[in-house]
Amino acid sequence: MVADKPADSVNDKLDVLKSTQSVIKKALDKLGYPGEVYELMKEPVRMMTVRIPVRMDDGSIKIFTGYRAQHNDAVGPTKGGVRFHPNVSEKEVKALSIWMSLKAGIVDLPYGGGKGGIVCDPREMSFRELEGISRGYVRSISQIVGPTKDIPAPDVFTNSQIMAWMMDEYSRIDEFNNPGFITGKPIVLGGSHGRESATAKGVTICIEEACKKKGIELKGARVIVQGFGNAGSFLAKFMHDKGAKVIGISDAYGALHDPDGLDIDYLLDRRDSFGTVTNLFKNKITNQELLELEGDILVPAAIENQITEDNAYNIKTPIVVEAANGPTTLEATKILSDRGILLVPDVLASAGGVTVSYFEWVQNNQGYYWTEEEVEEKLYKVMIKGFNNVYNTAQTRRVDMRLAAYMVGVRKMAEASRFRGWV
Ligand SMILES: NC(=O)C1=CN([C@@H]2O[C@H](COP(=O)(O)OP(=O)(O)OC[C@H]3O[C@@H](n4cnc5c(N)ncnc54)[C@H](O)[C@@H]3O)[C@@H](O)[C@H]2O)C=CC1
Ligand SMILES: O=C(O)CCC(=O)C(=O)O
Repeated sequence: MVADKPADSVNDKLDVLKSTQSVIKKALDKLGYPGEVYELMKEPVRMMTVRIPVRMDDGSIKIFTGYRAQHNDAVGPTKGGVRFHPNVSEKEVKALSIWMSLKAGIVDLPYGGGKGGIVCDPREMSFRELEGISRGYVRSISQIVGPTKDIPAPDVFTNSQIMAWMMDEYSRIDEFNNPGFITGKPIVLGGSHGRESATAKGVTICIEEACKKKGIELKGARVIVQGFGNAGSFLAKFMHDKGAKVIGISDAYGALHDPDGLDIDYLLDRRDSFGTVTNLFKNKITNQELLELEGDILVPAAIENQITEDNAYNIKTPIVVEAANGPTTLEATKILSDRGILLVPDVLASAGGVTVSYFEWVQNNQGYYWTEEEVEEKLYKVMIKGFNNVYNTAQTRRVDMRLAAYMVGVRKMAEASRFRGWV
């Protein structure tokens, strides 16, 4: 029995749903909510598993598994991205939907959290097959989604083209042109200016604020970014344009390092639509080596469980800002906090994406569209307010930034659930 224990506890530490539940519990306890509020919030209120048949290019039919989780719809419709990735699982989608609820609470949007995913590898699928799986997913979940129920958006390995197919499929089912069904669309289909770069813009604002708190000048600071997709590549560009030195970037196949600063414009020009660029270079380091580089700001912008208790002592930057969802385990969060590293958690740092998605939905609903400057100005105000709320909560309640973010994030949803008489 004793021999089994370490293996279980290792798995538990990487179980994103379990670890999220444990922080939600702590946050609700700190805020004084009774146990039934946690019972409601520890799982999504609705979870749908679907099987999606797709005719492949070779004529065969392949069945894919997909999920849509709706965490809590007390505040308003649920909202969150759809991920296409071979490692998508029911537990991951549930955790991602909880994180969306927390983000909506932190930046005060009239939403609860939702999230979806399909177990597939879009890097190995043709354009035609991708269209088939995207449309099939929408047909399968159409009864529980919609502009006033649950509004999808892009996430890992999905993009504006996939959102366009999904919107078109929903509009056919609904017999109505319905741009507010989904966000992250191409501009010509009702997408918002600034959505594509919104996640990275929000992360940039958090980095600027974190630098002020740590007394670090962003100009000239050494920045390391893991992941070179939507979040990571725009972020590298914004950092470069602000005069920081981006000394490391990575994708799923390796990492590039140059202590004098990488040529970000060149890398952006050469990356493919899945955020892959390191395959063009011979001189590479690993993703683990990248995370342990000497620098000032580290931004994990790829996948979960990258900073764990195995490497947290080796992180050499005074600031870590999580653009990805769930990149740091709870044990690593404690190690980083104890070491005095300022960790800006995912549910705050990456909330710029859903904020501009909300702006897109508002513009679709009113049929009146804003300029990029208007979007940026509004995003800035929302992110600064969210950052200050979380930072001040961490200071006054003497808790780490992650627990503070959860405390800020759960409150509105808990209150709304109580007013509705659910708990
Ligand atoms: N796109 C968005 O608006 C938002 C994204 N996020 C989060 O940001 C993270 C990245 O998402 P996107 O940039 O949208 O995805 P993306 O699909 O555009 O890019 C993903 C990047 O991560 C890399 N990657 C994949 N597996 C990896 C691995 N095992 N090790 C290292 N790198 C790996 C890919 O090569 C690619 O460069 C995810 O955690 C996502 O949930 C959070 C908020 C909003
Ligand atoms: O834009 C959205 O609605 C959701 C973005 C998302 O999936 C995320 O923040 O993780």
